[in-house]
Amino acid sequence: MDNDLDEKGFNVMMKETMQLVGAFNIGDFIPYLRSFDLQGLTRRMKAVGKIFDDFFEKIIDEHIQSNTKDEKNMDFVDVMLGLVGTKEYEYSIERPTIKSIMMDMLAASMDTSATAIEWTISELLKNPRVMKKAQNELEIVVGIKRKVEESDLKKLEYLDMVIKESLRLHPVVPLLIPHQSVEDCMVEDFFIPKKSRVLVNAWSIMRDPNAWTDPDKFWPERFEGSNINAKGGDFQLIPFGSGRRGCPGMQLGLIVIRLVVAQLVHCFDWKLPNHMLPSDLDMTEEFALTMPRANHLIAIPNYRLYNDSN
Ligand code: HEM
Repeated sequence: MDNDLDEKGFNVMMKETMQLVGAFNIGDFIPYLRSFDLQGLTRRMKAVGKIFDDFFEKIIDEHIQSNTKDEKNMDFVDVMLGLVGTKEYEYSIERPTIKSIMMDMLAASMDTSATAIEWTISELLKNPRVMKKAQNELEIVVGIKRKVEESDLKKLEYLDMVIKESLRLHPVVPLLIPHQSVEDCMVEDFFIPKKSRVLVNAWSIMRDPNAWTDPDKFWPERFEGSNINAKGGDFQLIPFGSGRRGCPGMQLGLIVIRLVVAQLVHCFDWKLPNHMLPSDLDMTEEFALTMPRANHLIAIPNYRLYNDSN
């Protein structure tokens, strides 16, 4: 349940986490100020850390008590618990490892995918022409008598372009995750000393007018006949980062976004509330480690698939 994590609810806690992780912390840059915690960030981080830790402890305890052995009914936590103490891997899996992976699954996987889906639907509502074209493609590929399934995704080329375009304009992790150079190196004319903290501004790269025509325009057709994909090999489109520390959940993330967006636009026609015009839809971003909408999207669905009562 939403309030199992904390009475404030899952979303509020996740937002607080993303803001804290993305905040500019003076102590990171002037280390002797760190212990004073002038901005109160460490205090807030410890409080959030404890809430998540208690929650994960409770989940692990519940799983140990239920002691599921039947493979069919085992969930993610059961599988990880089954690996505790085994010598199957070169590294050992213990309770803190399980808690960290659970945190990854909540923050790195669920929140990111949900943010990307909300931005894509927002862009589709703001651009009714694109929405119609995506719905037409779904009607041709899937029809209106059944729901779209994962196996349909590879045939939905326009949808793929829509999602690439949405990730380009609204990168979920706008500055990626801070990296650190392991050795001295040169990048073009710049000398980067060993142990420098490197921030990659993916947001600005993906709106760079030298790389993109009309960079601020939502225009999925720009990918027509182009080989550019979002998987890290084309540096002008890096919503998942690139290289060894690029996002390991990219494939899962892409499938989830494609499938959920496809189902939402295939099953429903959408309109904005209070006769709002698409051009009036507020697209303000909120900056933290991730970049969600400042205000959640509110839209009204109307079921559009065929059913017997139609
Ligand atoms: C829309 C979905 C997603 C987006 C846009 C996204 C984006 C990113 C980005 C930009 C990074 C940083 C890469 C870098 O700094 O070079 C990252 C890292 C990471 N992502 Fe994702 N991600 C998504 C979904 C997922 C999913 C589904 C999972 C797990 C199942 C996941 C797990 C991770 C992890 C563990 C890291 C840290 C990797 C490391 O530090 O080596 N992500 N993600």
